[in-house]
Order: sequence, then structure tokens, then C-alpha cells
Amino acid sequence: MTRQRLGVNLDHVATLRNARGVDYPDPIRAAHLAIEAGADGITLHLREDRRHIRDADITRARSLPVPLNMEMAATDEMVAIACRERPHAACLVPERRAEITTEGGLDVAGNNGSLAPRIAHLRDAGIRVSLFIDPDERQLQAAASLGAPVVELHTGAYADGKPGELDRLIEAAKIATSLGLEVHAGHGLTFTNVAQVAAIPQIRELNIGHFIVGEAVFIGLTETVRRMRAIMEAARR
Ligand SMILES: CC(=O)[C@@H](O)[C@H](O)COP(=O)(O)O
Ligand SMILES: NCC(=O)COP(=O)(O)O
Repeated sequence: MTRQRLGVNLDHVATLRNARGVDYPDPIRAAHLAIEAGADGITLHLREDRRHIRDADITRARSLPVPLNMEMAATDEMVAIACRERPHAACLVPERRAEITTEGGLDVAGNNGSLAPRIAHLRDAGIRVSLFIDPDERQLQAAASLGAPVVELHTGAYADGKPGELDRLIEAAKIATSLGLEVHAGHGLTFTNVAQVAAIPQIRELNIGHFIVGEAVFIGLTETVRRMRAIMEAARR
């Protein structure tokens, strides 16, 4: 099976920093540690309300030695920031101000008119566009028709233990590949639930954040990233 990349999302290092209004813990310092421990990429979500990652974090993350995946809402403001900062990838996600976390996938099928120019803008800036969607055939077809090279399947419902969700992910990964899309997945993944998703052969990358940052409090960031990588690798053997 092809090697699966691990993108470590460090948003919640910034959440902790912002809780005190000081400049530590620093998500970029955490990124260097995560990379040394085996992260293949770093993911940062610049939310419109800047509740965790801020613009200056994205600027600093550009000098990291691995690809930066910038998660962002599909708005003119965010597209302008991405085109200025030029991360390796931009993952378009739905955002609602009052939500605690990203609650569902982007409705690509219902918004292709507004997404198309934004995707084109990002692509013209040399940024690899990914669409964060639910494991749903209609959304996959819409993503492919918009010319996005990558989809990230929202694993939140699976992580919440909803029956049938693993099968939906397996089926969606097959359909996505048949449509020529590269498949990533993420949201709510932990040491306990990651193996079954990591074992889906078509999934090339997992993005994992909240659990990694939380577990780091107990066993350290280096050990957490190493263990996550080890579980992913064992699942693909
Ligand atoms: C899109 C997504 O899944 C990530 O952004 C992740 O959830 C961390 O950010 P939040 O906790 O702000 O949703
Ligand atoms: N796109 C998913 C992501 O980056 C991490 O989500 P989570 O592990 O913080 O839930």
C-alpha cells in the first residue's frame, strides 16, 4: 500500500496561547517538534474570527521545511491571504461563527457557482486546492466537476461513532479515486479510532490536530506524533 502522510494540525496550541494573550505556547515551535517526530506536513486553520491561528502564524509557517496546508473558509478575504502567503495547499472548509468546531463538510454541490472563481484564483496562485467534504457521492461529483485535485473526507461522524460511517468513508474513497481525486481525511481522529481510517488504501493523507495537542499534555508532542505515525503505518501493513 502507498505510504500515507500525516499532517499535524496545531490550531489548538494557538488556542492555549490565546487563552492568556501571551506569545506562548508557540504553534511554530510545536511544528518543528512535530516535524522532527515524523509529521509530513503542518495544517493550520485560519478561522475568520481568529480564535486560534492568526495571520502572523501563517506567515511564519511558510518557512517550515514541510508542506503547509492552510484550512480556510471560501471567502474573498481568505483567498486574498492565501494568494499572498502561498501555502502548499489550501483546504476550503465550511465555517459558522458560533460553532465549536467544523461541524460538517463544505456543500460543494450547492455552492459551485461561488466556489469556482475562488478555486481558480487559488490554483492560478500555484496553490493545491482541497475541498473538505462529507463522504457523499454528490459532493464528490461536484468537487471533481470543479477541477479540485484533492478532497478531504470529514471523519467527524465516524469519530462520533455514528453507525455506517466507516463504510461511507470506504465507499467515498473508492468513488473519489475513480473520479481522479486525491483523497485525504481528518477530524476527530485519535489513537483509538485512527487505524480503520488509515487502513483505507485510497487515503493518502490524514490531518489530525485536537487529539494530538491534547495527548501531548500527557506524553509529550514528540511521543504523540511518533505513536500516531506508528499506528497509521501498522494499519497499512
Ligand atoms: C476543518 C477542521 O476539521 C479543523 O479545522 C479542525 O477541526 C481544527 O479546528 P477547529 O477546532 O477550529 O474546528
Ligand atoms: N481537517 C481536519 C484537521 O485538520 C484536524 O481535525 P481535528 O483532529 O483537530 O479534529
